[in-house]
Amino acid sequence: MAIPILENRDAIADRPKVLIPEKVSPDGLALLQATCEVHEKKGLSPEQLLDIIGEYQALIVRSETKVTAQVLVAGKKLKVVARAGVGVDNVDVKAATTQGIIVVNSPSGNINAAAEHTIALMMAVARNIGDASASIKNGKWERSRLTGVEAKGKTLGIIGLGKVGLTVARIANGIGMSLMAYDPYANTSLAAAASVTLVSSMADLLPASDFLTIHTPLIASTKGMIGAAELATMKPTSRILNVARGGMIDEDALVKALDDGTIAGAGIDVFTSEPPEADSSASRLIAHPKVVATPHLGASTKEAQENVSIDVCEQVIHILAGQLPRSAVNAPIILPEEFRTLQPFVTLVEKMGSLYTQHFSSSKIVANQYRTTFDLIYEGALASINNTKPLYAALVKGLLGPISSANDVNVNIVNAELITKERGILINESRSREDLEGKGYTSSVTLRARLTRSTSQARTGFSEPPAVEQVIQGFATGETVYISRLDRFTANFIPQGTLLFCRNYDQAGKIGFVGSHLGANGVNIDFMSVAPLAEDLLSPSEGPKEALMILGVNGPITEEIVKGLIDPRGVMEARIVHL
Ligand SMILES: NC(=O)C1=CN([C@@H]2O[C@H](COP(=O)(O)OP(=O)(O)OC[C@H]3O[C@@H](n4cnc5c(N)ncnc54)[C@H](O)[C@@H]3O)[C@@H](O)[C@H]2O)C=CC1
Ligand SMILES: O=C(O)C(=O)COP(=O)(O)O
Repeated sequence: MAIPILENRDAIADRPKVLIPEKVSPDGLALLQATCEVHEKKGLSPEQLLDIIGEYQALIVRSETKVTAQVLVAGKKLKVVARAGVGVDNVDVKAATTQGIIVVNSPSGNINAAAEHTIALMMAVARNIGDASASIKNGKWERSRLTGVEAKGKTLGIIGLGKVGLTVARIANGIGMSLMAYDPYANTSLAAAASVTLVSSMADLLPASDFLTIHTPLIASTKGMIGAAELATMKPTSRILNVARGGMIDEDALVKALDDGTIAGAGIDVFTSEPPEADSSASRLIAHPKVVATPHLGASTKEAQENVSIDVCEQVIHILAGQLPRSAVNAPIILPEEFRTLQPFVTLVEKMGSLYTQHFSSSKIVANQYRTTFDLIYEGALASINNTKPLYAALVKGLLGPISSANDVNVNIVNAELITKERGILINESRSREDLEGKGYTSSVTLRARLTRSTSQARTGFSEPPAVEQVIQGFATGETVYISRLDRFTANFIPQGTLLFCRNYDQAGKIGFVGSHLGANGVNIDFMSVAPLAEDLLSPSEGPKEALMILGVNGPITEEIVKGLIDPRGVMEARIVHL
């Protein structure tokens, strides 16, 4: 990436000011110093940060500085907040967007460091390195107490086969481990190339794992994903590693499992409170004799720090020169000049992507058995729009939103294609000149997912699953967007809020059963619509036909409540979707 030259290069007084309140490698800072005034001020209290942030055009942080809404509001001149690393959970990205401040990160500069640290912790736990080092320094010579186990020939279970997870897999493959992973959205070709067997549920992964390692973001679906119930399904000889984020593992449940001997050991780099508060679950875990703990060191190598420093400093220079950065967390998905024509369709396509991921990909058939190709088809007036980049980006954002942290949906017009390549998502865009006359709208969009057998399944030799095609269709009138087809059903609903989808036979009593079950559990129904089978799928045969019931609900709706709907008097399938 060429570095743009800032105007007034020699006018020292006009140089933008950059604040760096944490340890960031000098390699990037040297680039910044050519055009900016760089202030490194470590150890600022939150109050001190608030006091001085108003002077700065750019702020560069790692994981320790909490970039709150208050800081962003006080940062009157701020144009950019740069995170010299991956996770932006310490930055209030929503507030930054509201203030018009761009947030950038370095999505791959420290991946190798995090993966190597995971392997280091795995080996340290397997061979009791922490305990042995402390013991010998205390003058002891305890060879038999400190006998360990080998990694070779053991199964490494990986939750989250993204950038770090895959790098761990490749190294572990070299050590001679068997590799299994659970990640409903993994790139199946990359998994197969790394000799990883993908499984469709955590229940398949946990009992088989001798070592278990977690590499997902911390989001609603991963928070507390390993609790007492999950630990109970693992072997008593198994060992657990976490170099992703604290909060994915229930720290108290892990301490208990280690005490009871139902889990053999753990290697942990990240905690629910950092630095751990006294007498917290994090501090109890760190103190446990079967735990090897490190103070969030995953990214702390000379090389990774050079990479992330150069990466974000280059981006800061670009933004201060008025250009778009390469890894913006909140760059626009749509430019102001396109807003009027495209905005409703950007909303529609993002909702369609999110609906797809939540409605279809949680089903077992999708989880890793298939390779998915998406066709995004623009119909009617939309077919004559030349720049469909925002729609492409909106689809990627929608597909990934439900499996990324709210703060971490890094998709925008700059990086959408790169992300699809990285994730192995195939999207074909096409235009259809189909006449929409008489339909009541001028443009519509169809999302068709074609599922073919994945290579990883081909290698594991499972019987070949049939080809599947899934369809979502929608349109916009004014600012309002509608879904007009969902899979085999002709629908008509606004994709917004918490929706409950129930597949049932179109028979008397079904609606009553669903209504009274939800009512009894304190869930209010805002609206309900019944989607019949699409006309092209109706057969002349007698008997009840399938239908899809769509309910807009509010109130605390849990998986337990949803399961209660599946009943011979109720429905065959029920699923909650948040849009
Ligand atoms: N300890 C440290 O210093 C470091 C920690 N990290 C952390 O490591 C984590 C992973 O980073 P990357 O690999 O770069 O992210 P990534 O986005 O490349 O990969 C995450 C993977 O998790 C999968 N996933 C999402 N929800 C899931 C679920 N419910 N079940 C199973 N899989 C799920 C996604 O499909 C994706 O493949 C992040 O939380 C990051 O902040 C990263 C670098 C350094
Ligand atoms: O990049 C990440 O997500 C990390 O967790 C690294 O954090 P750090 O920059 O070492 O404070």
